[in-house]
Amino acid sequence: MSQPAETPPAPPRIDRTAADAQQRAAGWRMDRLTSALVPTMGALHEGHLALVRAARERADRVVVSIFVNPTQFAPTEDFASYPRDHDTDLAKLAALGVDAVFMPETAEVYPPGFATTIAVAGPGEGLETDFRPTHFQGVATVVAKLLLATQPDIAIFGEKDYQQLMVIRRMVADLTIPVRIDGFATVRESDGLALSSRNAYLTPGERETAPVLHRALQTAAQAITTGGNPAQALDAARAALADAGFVVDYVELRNAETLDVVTNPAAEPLRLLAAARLGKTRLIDNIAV
Ligand SMILES: Nc1ncnc2c1ncn2[C@@H]1O[C@H](COP(=O)(O)OP(=O)(O)OP(=O)(O)O)[C@@H](O)[C@H]1O
Ligand SMILES: CC(C)(CO)[C@@H](O)C(=O)[O-]
Ligand code: BAL
Repeated sequence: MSQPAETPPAPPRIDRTAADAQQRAAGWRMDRLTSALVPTMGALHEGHLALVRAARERADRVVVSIFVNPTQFAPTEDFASYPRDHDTDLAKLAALGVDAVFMPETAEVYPPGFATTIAVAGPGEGLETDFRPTHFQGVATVVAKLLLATQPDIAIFGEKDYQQLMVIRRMVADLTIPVRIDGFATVRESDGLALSSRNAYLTPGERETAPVLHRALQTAAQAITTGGNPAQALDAARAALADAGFVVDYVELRNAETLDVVTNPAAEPLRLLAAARLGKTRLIDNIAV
């Protein structure tokens, strides 16, 4: 006998204004339902979908935000060409049973006269900031706005953007925003390349080279954990990347919790972080040591 067809999940509710998202959040609160937010810039891939599945397990309701945030891009960066495919994104989210999507226009997030910026020092200094000086100000400001609009109990961020995760944790603690921030392990291709919307920019030849970034970090981590000199391990990773054709922005060893420069590698939690460019594509990656 044939099984009755499963009813597909209802399409998510779409909110385009903060007021609508806040009204939806108030309804869930009245019904004593917890919610988890997954903030994204769209062009959704399996990394994002893993975050959404984790959100599903951790709360009664799941909300995803899709907003390509202009203030985190420098004028020379790829804001205009950043991949956008809302129909495909919404179909993927509907298939996962996402309850609500917050998809504001730029003018809703940044109305005329907008004049507030959140700047996070500490983990927001150095590494990415040396190459994208205003990036985390844009990220922190928009994430604060996304949290205020969607009002989740939990927000989930990928460890692929490790410094971003630390910046958000710091901001939420400092501003006493009532939300739990969860990190989620980096989802990788079978050859180790971290999934990223920007991987779509890689030419076939660059795509073959790209996993060298993760391999260089693994080799350096292995050298450090087996008692090798950290400075030499970092130099070797930089050289391996340059040999493969990358232009290296940084390969650094940092305290995994504060992102401070490491003073006592034997006694601190360690994280290796790197950013490097292949042609016009800038890749970032990081691993625990
Ligand atoms: N491979 C991945 N594994 C785990 N989380 C990820 C991965 N890629 C992205 N994320 C997370 O998804 C969220 C949204 O990221 P975003 O929309 O910027 O995607 P992205 O692929 O990182 O894009 P970009 O190419 O701009 O870095 C962030 O919390 C990010 O860390
Ligand atoms: C957190 C975020 C959605 C803020 O625009 C973005 O930086 C991202 O996608 O990682
Ligand atoms: N995933 C971080 C978004 C950015 O690079 O702007």
